[in-house]
Amino acid sequence: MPVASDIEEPTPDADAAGEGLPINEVFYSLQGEGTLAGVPSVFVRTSGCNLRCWFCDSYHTSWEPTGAWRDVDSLVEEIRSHEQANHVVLTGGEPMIHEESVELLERLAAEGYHTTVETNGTIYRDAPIDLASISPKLASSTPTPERDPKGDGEWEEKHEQNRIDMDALSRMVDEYETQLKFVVTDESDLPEITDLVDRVREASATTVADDDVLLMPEGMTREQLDGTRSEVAELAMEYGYRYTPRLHVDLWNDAPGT
Ligand SMILES: C[S@@+](CC[C@H](N)C(=O)[O-])C[C@H]1O[C@@H](n2cnc3c(N)ncnc32)[C@H](O)[C@@H]1O
Ligand SMILES: Nc1nc2[nH]cc(C(=O)O)c2c(=O)[nH]1
Ligand code: SF4
Ligand SMILES: [Mg+2]
Repeated sequence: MPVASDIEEPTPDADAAGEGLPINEVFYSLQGEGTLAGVPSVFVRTSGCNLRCWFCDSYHTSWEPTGAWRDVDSLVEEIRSHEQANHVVLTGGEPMIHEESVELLERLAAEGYHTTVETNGTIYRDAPIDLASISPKLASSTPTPERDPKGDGEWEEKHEQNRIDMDALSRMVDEYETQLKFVVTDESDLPEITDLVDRVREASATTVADDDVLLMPEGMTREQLDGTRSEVAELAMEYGYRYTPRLHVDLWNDAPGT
């Protein structure tokens, strides 16, 4: 499984890498996805990713990583300023490419916060995580030349090679309370999902219940979700998996900081 030394991903201003974490945004919202949908939460979005999904709704953390280096103290202080929140969601980009994510999670655990980490499941780190919200990436996420939002498919091979790491994925499932949250583009994704869930079950010592498997419609705007959510809801019923809305998109569309 990848370890920190294998990770040579660009972060914003990689040459000027500073102390702490490259942060794209910090905001207070309702958790929009998964089993905790609706829970008031502070979101900390790191910049930089080891994958490049063509549909990434956080373009400025993956395809064009931007942000500012922030030390953990200042992040904790800003999180505390949202006095109503007991939940913190660490997301990205891919938060697990950054070693300092562990320190942030340790500080938050010490202060009694519930922490969710939104991750693509390719990098395991030992950290106090209350919910590992893993979104393994399917073949339909690969940035082929026709779907590449930026170039001409330069990331296709690397994305395809790195999108599943069964050791990292099964270790995460064994060590943390997890949900497996798949972005579904259409019904052709389902055979790959059932196969992947079977492989995770074989590789891990933990029971993965069908309702820990979540189908989430692809779409970063309400209009795009209008084209996917009904079909994905029907697929969840057909396969016995859980459906998750994208509540934040339903409520606020693609407004920044939501
Ligand atoms: C931007 S990612 C950051 C965390 C991590 N890199 C990951 O992919 O899980 C946050 C969540 O948004 C999902 N996501 C990204 N773009 C999406 C889209 N166009 N439609 C639906 N979900 C999307 C990801 O699968 C993930 O569950
Ligand atoms: N409200 C809201 N809920 C979310 N859950 C996961 C998100 C993410 O981008 O990781 C997200 C997000 O961007 N906004
Ligand atoms: S893994 Fe997550 S952050 Fe990275 S490109 Fe895919 S959706 Fe975006
Ligand atoms: Mg999001």
